[in-house]
Amino acid sequence: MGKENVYVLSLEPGDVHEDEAGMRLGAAVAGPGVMACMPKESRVNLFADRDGFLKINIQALESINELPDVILSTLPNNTVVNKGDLLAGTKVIPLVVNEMTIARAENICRQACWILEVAPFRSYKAGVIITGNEVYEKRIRDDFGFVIAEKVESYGSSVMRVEYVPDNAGTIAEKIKKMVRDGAGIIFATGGMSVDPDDVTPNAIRMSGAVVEKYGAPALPGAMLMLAYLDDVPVLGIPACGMFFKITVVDLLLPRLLAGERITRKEIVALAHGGLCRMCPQCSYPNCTFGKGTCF
Ligand SMILES: Nc1nc2c(c(=O)[nH]1)N[C@H]1C(S)=C(S)[C@@H](COP(=O)(O)OP(=O)(O)OC[C@H]3O[C@@H](n4cnc5c(N)ncnc54)[C@H](O)[C@@H]3O)O[C@H]1N2
Ligand code: MOO
Repeated sequence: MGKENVYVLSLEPGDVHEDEAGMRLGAAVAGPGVMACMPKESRVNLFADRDGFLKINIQALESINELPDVILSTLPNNTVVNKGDLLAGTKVIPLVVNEMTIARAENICRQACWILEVAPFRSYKAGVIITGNEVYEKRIRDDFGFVIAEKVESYGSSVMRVEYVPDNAGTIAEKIKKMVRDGAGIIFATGGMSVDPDDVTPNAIRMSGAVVEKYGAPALPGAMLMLAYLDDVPVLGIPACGMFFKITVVDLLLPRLLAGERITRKEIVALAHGGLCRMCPQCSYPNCTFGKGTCF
């Protein structure tokens, strides 16, 4: 209603209608765990076909968007998603596009293997080492263990064992080694990450033989975090803020680790852009800017 004219489209050779173009783009960009819907005015939405962790090939995404007449717009890389979540939308700008443009987009996708993937979480057995004389001697109750367990379990992994250890680097190091021998796929050592003489956890992690990827993460809260690897097993030193704050750097790294990604020093450095939590009175994470600036 309100329109005065009806137009009839006649396609020239080499033209692709917007809906067909949208469908071809949707099919091309969808990787494992991603499904494309039918086009509406050329827009094809892409949804998660399983729970998991959204990976975007950002270079290929940009190459697609460099092409004339097509766009592909996504959620940020590394977003935790549930089956059925909207991940991305693609469409063409004019009513018809050149076949060559769509073929080039398809070629970019073929070379990249995929633009969007929902990586499934793996099922790890986590070892948790709660450090601190005050907890070990039961002068205060442990409030850290269940925080870690809750986060780990929310991604489908489980806590294999919780050990309470005094502030002794040698003892903590031995517990780390023993947990790896016993099959832990990821280890958390909590507390003792700061600057007091009894903050021995970073040293303990080194003493275990784990190779430190980074001590000090450019994310707040979470600056005193350490990530190390003992063989292939990630060992995280988690500062006390990991217990006091609902969301910290742990929430940025944990889903990636539990999806089986090896996180490098460079990727931790890249957390800096967007790594500042706004500390909103009502936390809306992950629907906020925390952790959204990184390009990895
Ligand atoms: N002079 C400085 N002080 C602090 C710095 C700094 O750079 N210079 N950094 C601050 C930041 S940032 C953080 S985060 C915390 C890191 O603290 P730690 O990881 O060393 O934590 P602790 O000293 O071991 O404990 C702090 C506090 O929390 C209680 N705690 C620890 N573990 C448990 C547990 N399992 N259950 C219950 N309560 C626990 C502990 O008793 C202490 O009261 O350092 C800042 N300080
Ligand atoms: O490691 Mo503290 O992280 O910045 O609150």
